[in-house]
Amino acid sequence: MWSGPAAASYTGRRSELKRALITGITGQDGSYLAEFLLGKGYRVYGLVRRSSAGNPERIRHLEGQVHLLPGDMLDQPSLVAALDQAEPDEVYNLAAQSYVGVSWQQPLLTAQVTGLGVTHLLEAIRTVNPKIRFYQASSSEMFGRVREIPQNENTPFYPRSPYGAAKVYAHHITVNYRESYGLFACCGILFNHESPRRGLEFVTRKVSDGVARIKLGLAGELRLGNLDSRRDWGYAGDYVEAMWLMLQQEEPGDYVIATGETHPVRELVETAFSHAGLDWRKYVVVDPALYRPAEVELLCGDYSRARDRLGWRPKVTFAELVQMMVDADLERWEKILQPGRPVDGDAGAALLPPAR
Ligand SMILES: Nc1nc2c(ncn2[C@@H]2O[C@H](COP(=O)(O)OP(=O)(O)O[C@H]3O[C@H](CO)[C@@H](O)[C@H](O)[C@@H]3O)[C@@H](O)[C@H]2O)c(=O)[nH]1
Repeated sequence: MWSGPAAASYTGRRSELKRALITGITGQDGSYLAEFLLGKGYRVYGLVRRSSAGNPERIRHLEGQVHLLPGDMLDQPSLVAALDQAEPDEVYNLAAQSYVGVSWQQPLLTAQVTGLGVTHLLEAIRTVNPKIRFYQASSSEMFGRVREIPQNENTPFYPRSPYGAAKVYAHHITVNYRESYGLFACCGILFNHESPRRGLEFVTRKVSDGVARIKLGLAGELRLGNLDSRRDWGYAGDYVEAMWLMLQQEEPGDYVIATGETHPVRELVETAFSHAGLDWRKYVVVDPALYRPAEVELLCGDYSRARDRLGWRPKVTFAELVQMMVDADLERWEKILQPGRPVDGDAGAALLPPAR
């Protein structure tokens, strides 16, 4: 196991702790990473868009511990200002339009934020302080139509969505800035990673939330798309440690972070329903409208480079992950249903057509 600095690591600054800036801090990964870095003694800054400032649920419990700065991946001056203010040693870019299904509906926004936004940030780092260590959230969606199983850092990319294409651009531009300017820039090619903090639109959380609502009599069915696609699902809490480890190495590099197991969506569904004592066949409706225009059929990651060089390995198993998510959603709905508490439905989302 790699033994990096266990607790707070000091920089050249007088009596100051290491500092990190996280973009996308209000998302699932941002919230886990912020907790992780605080635990290591970092001073943690988060870049927040005006619109997500109104959605701080995942980091509400860290209020007073993380320092939020206004900014937007599309607005380079705001990135420069955030870097000037935070003076980070490390920047973790977790900001993105991260929902694959939506990327067909908003292909240009996805390209701008998920793709070009990374160049804005790299340019800002290059001009403000090229010594900053940079982590880019690359994605297994870049592999797309895979021709090799499992996929590793040398597997060719063949993206199957506007999101995947934007991530390929972001990955290559990060590698290019490392090679052109000598930036300490790393790409973590993360396979699907989930948790009770996952957004409700992603399939794991849609399923765990659906199971909880059916179990508690709040819903009678769950509509899903393609049950045959296979994913390599890990626990987000495990994966943020790998992000940090990448930036503690002597040399920058790119790493696949995965579990090495692949499961069909159907197995996810079966596992989640049976954990709640339900037969999924009675409740799941396959809706062709939820199929994607192009699908990534199979993802399975080979994380041996991360294991050998970073000493990283996943801890939570697939079954433990699914059970953790179902239990968390059952608990959440039971709390919501307590007498006297209004049900906090998402009225805005209900007006939109179902997401695929
Ligand atoms: N979201 C969703 N997916 C469904 C549904 N029914 C079937 N699926 C299938 O479930 C699979 C997983 O979909 P998502 O959970 O939306 O995740 P993703 O497309 O694999 O993308 C996630 O993982 C990437 C890493 O590989 C991330 O980069 C990306 O941001 C996202 O987190 C896809 O094959 C999708 O077609 C449904 O109702 N909703």
